[in-house]
Amino acid sequence: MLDAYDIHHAYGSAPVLRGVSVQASDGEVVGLIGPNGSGKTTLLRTLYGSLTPQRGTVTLDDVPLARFTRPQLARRLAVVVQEQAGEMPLSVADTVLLGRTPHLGTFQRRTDVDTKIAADALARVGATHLASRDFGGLSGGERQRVLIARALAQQAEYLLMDEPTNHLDIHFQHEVLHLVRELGVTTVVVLHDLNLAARYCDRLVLLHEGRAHADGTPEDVLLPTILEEVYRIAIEPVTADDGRLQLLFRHTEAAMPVNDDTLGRVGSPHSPAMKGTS
Ligand SMILES: Nc1ncnc2c1ncn2[C@@H]1O[C@H](COP(=O)(O)OP(=O)(O)OP(=O)(O)O)[C@@H](O)[C@H]1O
Repeated sequence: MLDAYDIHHAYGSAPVLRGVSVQASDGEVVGLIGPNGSGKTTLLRTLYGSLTPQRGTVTLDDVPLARFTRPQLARRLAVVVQEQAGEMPLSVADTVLLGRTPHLGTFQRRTDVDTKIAADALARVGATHLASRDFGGLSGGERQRVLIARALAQQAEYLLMDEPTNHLDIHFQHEVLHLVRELGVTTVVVLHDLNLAARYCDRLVLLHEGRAHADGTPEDVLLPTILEEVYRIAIEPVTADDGRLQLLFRHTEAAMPVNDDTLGRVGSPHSPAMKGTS
C-alpha cells in the first residue's frame, strides 16, 4: 500500500497542500483530479519521493519513503511524468531499455531477457514501429507512449502517472488507461478528463483549495453538487449505453465565471450545448 498522510506543502509562503491524505491499496487505480493549480502534481511528487513534504508522511508498505535508496525505490515504483519528455539523444528502443536499469547490478549488463521485456513493453503501447527512431524526434503523443513503455519495462509494483493521456489521441487515451487497468498494478494517476477518470479509476481523490475535497468511488465523487462548486461549470451525469457514468458539461458564463485555464481542461467553453469529453 502507498500511503500519504496529512501532507502539507507550500512554495514560499503559498500553501498548496494543507493536510491531504491519500492511500492506494494493492491493485487499486486511484485518480487524482482537481482544477489547475490544485496541487495534483505536487502531491504526486511527494508520493514518488521527488519532493519531501514540509509536514506529513509517505510510506510504501509501511516503510517511510526516506528509508529507500534511489535504486530500491526505482525497483518498486515506476513514474511517468511530464518533465521526462525532454530531448534524449537515444533511440526509442534504448529509451525503453532504461526502464531495466534499476534491475541491473552495478557492473551487470543487460541481457536478452531485458531486451525482450523492453520490446514487449513497446508493443503494448503500439509503438514497435518507432523502435529505431530517435526519441527526440518523436511527436508529443509518440513520446508519451514510449515513456509509458519505459515505465512498463520497469515492472514495478507501483505506477505513478502525471497526466499520461496528455498529447494522446482519443484512441490511445483509452488504450493506455485500459492497459493500466489490465496491469493490475497499484496506480496513482493524475487526470484532467473526468470521463476517463470515471471509466478507469477505482477511486478518485478530488483536490481543491489544498485539501482532499472528496475521496471515494467515481459515483461518489463525480456528483454535480461536488463538481460544480469546484470546477464552476454546469455538470450533468448521464448513463452511457454501456451503463457507465458519463458527464456532460455546459459552460454558463454569467452564472459560473471561470478562468481560461480551467476552461480548456474541463470541457468546451464556447459551446452552448452539453458536451461529453470522451
Ligand atoms: N516549483 C514551484 N515553485 C513555486 N510554485 C510552484 C511550484 N510548483 C508548483 N507551484 C505552484 O503550486 C500550485 C500547485 O501546482 P501543481 O502543479 O501541484 O498543481 P496541479 O493541480 O498539478 O496543476 P495543473 O492541473 O495546472 O497541472 C500552483 O499554484 C503552482 O503555480
